[in-house]
Amino acid sequence: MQSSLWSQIRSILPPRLEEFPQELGPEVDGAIALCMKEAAAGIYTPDPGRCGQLGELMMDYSWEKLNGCNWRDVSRDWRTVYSYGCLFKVVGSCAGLAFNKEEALRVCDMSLLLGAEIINNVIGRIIQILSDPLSKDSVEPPECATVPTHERQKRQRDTQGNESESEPNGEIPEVVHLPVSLPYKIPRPLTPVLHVETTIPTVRCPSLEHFRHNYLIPQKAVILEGVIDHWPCMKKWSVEYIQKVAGCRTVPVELGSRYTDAEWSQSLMTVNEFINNYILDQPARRGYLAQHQLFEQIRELKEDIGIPDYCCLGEGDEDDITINAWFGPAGTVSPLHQDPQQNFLAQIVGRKYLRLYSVRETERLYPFDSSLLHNTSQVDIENPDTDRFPDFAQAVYQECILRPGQILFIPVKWWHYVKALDISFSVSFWWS
Ligand SMILES: O=C(O)CCC(=O)C(=O)O
Ligand SMILES: [Fe+2]
Repeated sequence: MQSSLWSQIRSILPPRLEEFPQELGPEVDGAIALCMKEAAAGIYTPDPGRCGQLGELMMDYSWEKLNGCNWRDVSRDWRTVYSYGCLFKVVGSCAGLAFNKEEALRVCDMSLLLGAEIINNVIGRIIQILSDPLSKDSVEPPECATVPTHERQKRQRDTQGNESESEPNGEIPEVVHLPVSLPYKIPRPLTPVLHVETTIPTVRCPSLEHFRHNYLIPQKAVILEGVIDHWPCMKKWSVEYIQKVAGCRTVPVELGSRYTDAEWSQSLMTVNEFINNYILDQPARRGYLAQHQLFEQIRELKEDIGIPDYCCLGEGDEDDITINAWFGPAGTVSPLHQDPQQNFLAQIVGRKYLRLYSVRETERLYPFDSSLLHNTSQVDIENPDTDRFPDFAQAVYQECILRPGQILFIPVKWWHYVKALDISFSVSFWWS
């Protein structure tokens, strides 16, 4: 038995069986509810090993429910079962001789990605224990906690477009600020040439009032400079650093050139697998750790970023801001789409090309009809089909190459197309 680890985990569980939650919700079958009761009781016996088998059974059974329908229709009750299954599996494994900390972390991440919160974020707290470098049983080098996937991922689980996959434009022999000391193997997209008339303006450290008056109220796009230079990520983040801090954590990765492609899919893998197979290696399919609330999952990374002061101009609380990570190789593409909140897209590593269309141009951008993709344009802006989308050429746009240290303000519902020109890490802040 991993006694020190077990005693730490035991200390964050309810102290007595009577205090352990017993209800799983009305949708859950009686047999699974019994399983839950038996597993919970096991925790309070001298040998909690049996919890592991029961937990695995609960995970397997609820897995079918989680994957049997559209994600948005999955019941919270079954997500709760899945999380209890994960909890029992981890608890049981702590009692076993063949305890594997990476596997326990993987199970915890699965709970955070697919399950529901249970017992006051007990899974997040177990991750902290497992990740504590001072913990006697800890492995090198992992870290800590998560939250569910977002709309882009959920909507894509059930929707596939029908365009074929297209590769980026080619290579340019240009020196870039690479965050890794490895030969650059991934084909680089061409750096677009921007026109003065369409280039998004840049302002340096505007006052809150200046930003509010000139950009927020009139809803105008702008690049802000000098406002995130002091964030630790600006100096610290590199591929090696992300590997060190987050390597063994499980994350969702989008596979395929763009989410409107037929071949597009998603996969869960560790950050190490993602980096080795999709960033450092040259894969047949592009991988993108996109729109993931990584900072809810990995506390150490959250300490490296801040929240742009200008978010206080919104009506919501700081807790209402959705912070997403976007980490991938050169050439990742987010097709032209709009989001329902204001956005500060902060560029930390590498460069990105962005094309923006105001919400007034919506009719010329031909959004998909389906409710799942209504916020996505049917037009491939790098290769527009002028027969199908004749008015697209008249749509007025602005564009920029966003560089490390810059933040782009994308007004609510403004259409944006994003292509990474280098290995890139961006952080978006959706706020209202
Ligand atoms: O960086 C990207 O690929 C897309 C970012 C985006 O769409 C957003 O922040 O809303
Ligand atoms: Fe977006």
